[in-house]
Amino acid sequence: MRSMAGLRGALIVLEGADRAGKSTQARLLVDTLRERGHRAEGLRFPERTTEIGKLIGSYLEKKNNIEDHTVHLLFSANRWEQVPMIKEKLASGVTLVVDRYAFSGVAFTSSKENFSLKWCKQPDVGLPKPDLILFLNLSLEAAAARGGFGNERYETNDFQVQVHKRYRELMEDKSLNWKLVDASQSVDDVLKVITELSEGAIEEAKTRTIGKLWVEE
Ligand SMILES: Nc1ncnc2c1ncn2[C@@H]1O[C@H](COP(=O)(O)OP(=O)(O)OP(=O)(O)O)[C@@H](O)[C@H]1O
Ligand SMILES: Cc1cn([C@H]2C[C@H](O)[C@@H](COP(=O)(O)O)O2)c(=O)[nH]c1=O
Repeated sequence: MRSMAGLRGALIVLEGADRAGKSTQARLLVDTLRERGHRAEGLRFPERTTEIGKLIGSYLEKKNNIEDHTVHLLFSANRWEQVPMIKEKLASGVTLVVDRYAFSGVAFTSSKENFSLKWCKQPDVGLPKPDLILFLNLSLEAAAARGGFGNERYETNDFQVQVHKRYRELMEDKSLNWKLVDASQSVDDVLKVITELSEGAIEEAKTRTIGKLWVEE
């Protein structure tokens, strides 16, 4: 996809286990990039306001139960429904900072029994490929010290241990631009690191077309 002005924005994703600081950093990164003159906007998944997103929201709040394969496909559909908007924004030169993406989908579902990484990736194959994936790395102990888990589904120690392992496997994919960030630093120090990495990705994105996730180029 070529941008209308010839210069597209970058797709920057924040990933990591619960309490790693993704939402805090996503918000601050958008503000900082704007202060530095970039056009930047935030986005988060699940996007709980759409019809599909409302179903997912109730599921996470344990107000309904949805069969495991089905909910995995709903999380993916919740991303696909935003793809026209994502492509439009990137093409018009806006950088998108995304709080969770397909990697959360795969890491969380494949932490359930009898779900392979391969099966979990399939519904998201072909999504816009991120220019940069910032993995906020924090131990479970440090995450617990930030207030512990809430009451949503998946917020248990054993499940999060499994999620960490799955992320590690996903990060072995060298066709993606993963950057491991030490999330145990202060909010300001993490922000400094990710701002620098993001500005690099924004520069590189200007000269490249957007790729397709998990599709060989
Ligand atoms: N670098 C940091 N040092 C200390 N506390 C932090 C840091 N970053 C975020 N926090 C605090 O940790 C808590 C979780 O932060 P945040 O909601 O940004 O994480 P998250 O990764 O989006 O979490 P979740 O995935 O569970 O929604 C908040 O109380 C936040 O203020
Ligand atoms: C995108 C996505 C998310 N999840 C899980 C991960 C978290 O437990 C929740 C979202 O919580 P947040 O506080 O709103 O970040 O949903 C998932 O299982 N599959 C996905 O695709």
